[in-house]
Amino acid sequence: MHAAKFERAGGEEEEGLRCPRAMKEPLPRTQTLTMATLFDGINQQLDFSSCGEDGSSGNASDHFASQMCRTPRVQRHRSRSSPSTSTSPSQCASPIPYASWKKLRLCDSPSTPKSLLSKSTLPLSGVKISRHQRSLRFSCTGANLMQVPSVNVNPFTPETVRRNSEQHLSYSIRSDEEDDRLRLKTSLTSSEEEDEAFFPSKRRAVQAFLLSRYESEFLELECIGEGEFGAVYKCVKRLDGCLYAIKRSRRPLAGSANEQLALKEVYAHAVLGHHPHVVRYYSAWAEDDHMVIQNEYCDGGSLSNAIARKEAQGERLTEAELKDLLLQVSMGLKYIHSLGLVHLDIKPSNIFICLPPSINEASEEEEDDEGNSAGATYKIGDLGHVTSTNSPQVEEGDSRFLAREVLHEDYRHLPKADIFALGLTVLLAAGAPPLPQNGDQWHRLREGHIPAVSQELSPSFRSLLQSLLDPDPVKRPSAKELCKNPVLRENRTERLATRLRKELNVEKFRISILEKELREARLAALSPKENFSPGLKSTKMGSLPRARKRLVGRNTARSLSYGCSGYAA
Ligand SMILES: Nc1ncnc2c1ncn2[C@@H]1O[C@H](COP(=O)(O)OP(=O)(O)OP(=O)(O)O)[C@@H](O)[C@H]1O
Ligand SMILES: [Mg+2]
Repeated sequence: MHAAKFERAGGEEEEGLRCPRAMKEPLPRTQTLTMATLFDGINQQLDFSSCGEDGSSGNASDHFASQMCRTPRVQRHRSRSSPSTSTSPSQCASPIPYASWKKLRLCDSPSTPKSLLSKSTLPLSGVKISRHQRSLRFSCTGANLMQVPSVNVNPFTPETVRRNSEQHLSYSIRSDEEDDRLRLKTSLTSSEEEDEAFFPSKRRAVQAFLLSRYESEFLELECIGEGEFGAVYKCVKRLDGCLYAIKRSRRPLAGSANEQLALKEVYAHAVLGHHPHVVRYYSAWAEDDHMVIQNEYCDGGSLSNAIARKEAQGERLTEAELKDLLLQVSMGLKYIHSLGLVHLDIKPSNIFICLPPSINEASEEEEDDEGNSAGATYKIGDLGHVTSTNSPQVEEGDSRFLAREVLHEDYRHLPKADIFALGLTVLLAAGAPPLPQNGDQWHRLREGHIPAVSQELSPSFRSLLQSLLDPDPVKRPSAKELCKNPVLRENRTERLATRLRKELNVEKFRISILEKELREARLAALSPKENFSPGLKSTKMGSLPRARKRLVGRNTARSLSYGCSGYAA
C-alpha cells in the first residue's frame, strides 16, 4: 500500500534510487569568471575571517576586482561549484542565516581561508609580510598575485618509502631565513607535469586568483564517485602529502533542507570518526555555499564497484570473504548503534574498502595462504542519513534496501533496519540478482523469501542471512550478536588457528636446532683425552665443564638468528 510512495522509473544504477534525494541538479560544465563572481568569492571567503580574525574586505575587493583571470584549473573547479555566477557585490550576503554559517565554519586547519585571506590583505593595508609568505602566495612578478602552493611529500607513507627505494623521488629542502620555517618541497616529476598542464608557464606569470580552502590545501587528482549528495574527489593534501576523499555537496546550502542534510552528515562523521570499520573524518567546511567534507581515502573504492569488477571477471566473493564482510560491517554497526545512532543507508555503494599495503610479495602470499585473498578492511561511509534512535528524524534511504517497518513509519527498531539492509548487501555480494525497487517482488523479499544466489552457501551461513532478513525486526540479530556469532567467527578462528600452528611449528623448529647444538656442544666438551683415554669412565651427558657451558650459550644465540629462515610451516 505504501509502495507508491517510492515508485519511480526502473533501470537506474544503484545510486539515485533514494526517495528524498532523487532530484539532481545539472551543473554548468564551464563558467566564465565575472567581476561580480570575484566579488562574490572574495566576500564569501572574507566572511570566513569572522571566525576570529579581522579582515579588510574593502581592500581585498578593490585589489581582486582588478584581477580578471583565472587559470583553467580553477575555472574547472569553480564551474562545478558555483551556479550563482552573477551575484553582485551588494548581493553577496549569504542567503543562509549568519548563525548557520557559523556552524559550518570549522577553521581547524593551519591554512584556512580566513588565514589566507587575512594575510592576503596585509600588503594592501601596509603591513609588512615575510619573504617566505610572499613566495608562497604571490606570483614571482612581485604583483599582488596568489600562487598555488606545491604539494609536500610525506616521507612516512608506504608509497613514498617504496618510491624512495626506487629512486623516483628527490627532495629539496628550502629554508626561510625570516620566519625560520622549514618546508619540504617535492620535485615529483608527474605532479610537476600535472601542474604544468594546469598552469601553462606563459599564463602563470600574468594570472592571479583567490584560492579557496579546497584549492589552497588540496591538489585534486580525480573524481572517484558521484551520488545524490554530491561528488567525491581523490585529493592529496599539500601540507602532509597524504590522500583524502573530499566530498563536495552538489546543491548549494542555501535553503534549510539542504543545509540540514549537509550538517547531518558532518555531525555524524564528527561523532563517529574513530572506528576501524567507519570511514574516518578529518574536517569539514563551507565553501562557495557548498559543504565540503574531508574523509579518509579508501583505496579499494566501494563494495559496489568491487562486486561489479568481480562480476565482469566472472568471479564473486567466496563464502569466507562474505562472512568477513558481514562480520566487519557488523562491527562498524555495533559501534554506531552503541552511540544511539543508526545509519539508515547501508548498501554496497556506501561500504568502502581499504586494501592491505602490499609492501612485498611475501606478505601477499601469506594472505593467500590464510584464505583471505583480499585481506580488505570494510568501512561504513556516507553518513548522510544517520539519525538517533531516541528522537529519529528518518530520511528514507535507497528503497531497495529499505526495511518494511521503516516504510510503515514504525521506528521502534531502527537498528534492525540497518541489519536488514546489511543482509541484502551481503546477498548482493554473494551474487544475488539486482534488487527490486518496489512491486510484488519487493514485498515478497520482505516476507522472508530471499532471492537465490549464484553460489552454494553453507546451510549455517544461509540461515544466518535469512535471519537478518526476518520480516519481524525483533527476530533479526543485533549487530552486537552478529559480532559474536560463531558462524562468522569460525573463519577468523580458523585463520587464527592456522597462524598459531605456524608459530608453533617455528618454535618447534628452533627448539630442535637448539637441542642439536646442545648435543654437539656436549660432545665437543669431551676432550679427545677424555674420549679416547683407555680406562677412562664414559662421560655422562649433562656433566659438562662450566666453561664449555658458556660455549653452548654463544652457539644458541647464533642459531636463533638464522633458525627460521626458509622454514616452511
Ligand atoms: N572515502 C572514500 N574513499 C573512496 N571512495 C569514496 C569515498 N567516499 C566516497 N567514495 C566514492 O564516491 C561514491 C559516492 O560517495 P557517497 O556515497 O559518500 O556520496 P553520496 O552522494 O552520498 O552517494 P549516494 O547518495 O548515492 O549514496 C561512493 O560510492 C564511492 O565510489
Ligand atoms: Mg552513497
